[in-house]
Amino acid sequence: MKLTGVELRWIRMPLVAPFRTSFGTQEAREVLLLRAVTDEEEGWGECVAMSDPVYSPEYLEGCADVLRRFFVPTLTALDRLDATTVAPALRRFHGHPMAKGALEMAVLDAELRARGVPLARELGAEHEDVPCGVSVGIMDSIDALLDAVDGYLAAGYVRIKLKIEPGWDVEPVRAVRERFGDVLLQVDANTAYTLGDARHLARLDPFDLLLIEQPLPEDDLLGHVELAKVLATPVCLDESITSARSAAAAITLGACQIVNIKPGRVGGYLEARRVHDVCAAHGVPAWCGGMLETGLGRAANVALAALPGCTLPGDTSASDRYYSTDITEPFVLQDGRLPVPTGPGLGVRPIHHLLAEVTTSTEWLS
Ligand SMILES: CSCC[C@@H](NC(=O)CCC(=O)O)C(=O)O
Ligand SMILES: [Mg+2]
Repeated sequence: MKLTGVELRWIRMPLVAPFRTSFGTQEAREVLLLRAVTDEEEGWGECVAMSDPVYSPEYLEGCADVLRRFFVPTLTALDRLDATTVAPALRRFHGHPMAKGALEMAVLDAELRARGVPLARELGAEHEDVPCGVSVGIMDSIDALLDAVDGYLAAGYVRIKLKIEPGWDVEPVRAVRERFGDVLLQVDANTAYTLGDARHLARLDPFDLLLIEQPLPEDDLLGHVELAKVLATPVCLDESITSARSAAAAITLGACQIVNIKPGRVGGYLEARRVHDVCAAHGVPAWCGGMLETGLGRAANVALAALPGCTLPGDTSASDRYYSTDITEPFVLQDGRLPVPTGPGLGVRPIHHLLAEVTTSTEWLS
């Protein structure tokens, strides 16, 4: 294929309810979408960077800038490309995995549409639907938390993930355990603790959690190694895992026993597949994480979650977990599961008038 150019499209999606984590509260999701135009097909990519660099160093306008000045011109200068040539072509540029991943995703969608191949098949998915977990934010009260969890369980979610931070950890977990019994339950700290909190975090051990996600800063691998020695609860890494190589290092060091795979964080779906393969080779359970994606990224994440090594329910929630109206056909939970898209490429496309309603600006890059 020949890449003619890329349309950047900024959209703003109001959340159905504020989503609070240890690094802040979101009321709406600003999203940067990419539409890759090639001589054969068009493809869509979703950049999962947040508006501010509070989850990882990337942020929306930084992604737009690096795409505008470096990444898109590098690819449009190529006579031919396909998805597997994107990462090598951009390798001389350090970092920016979310911007790179969004561009690769758009090229991959165009390529697979031209070939008539679903993303799930390209990645090696083995399931036609996937069990879905849900991420539950930090709430103003235990009662509010229990109401939220009750609603998600009633909706069919098979696993509950609670966001935690110092001052909101043991008590919410205890309350959910006491109210809802042996529901599959895990927590996510988004780097909010230090190794000095080890004894406090060990107070979560009696609650039989599936995992504790990213308790320490993303660059503190050795801290996670020491923490994993004193916790009974398995340690799962998210922000620390930036590539297949970093997954291999974290696993080999003993910094994690489970891996949250997020395609945007590792530079795209092809690298996410390699992270999956590293985990499978080490016998380490993996699951697909989420970044509040629209139906475009959600479609791709559900395909990833259908890989054989994704043995734990992912943060692949229904569209209405975050949005009253998605920009694609909504993903609707069926008995706690989502169907893997079967159409070519992502298998979904934005619905024009819905996309127009949330679009705040567009820019053509070539
Ligand atoms: C704004 S929070 C985004 C990162 C967070 N993601 C989730 O909690 C799941 C979000 C989702 O359901 O898409 C994580 O650290 O795992
Ligand atoms: Mg996380």
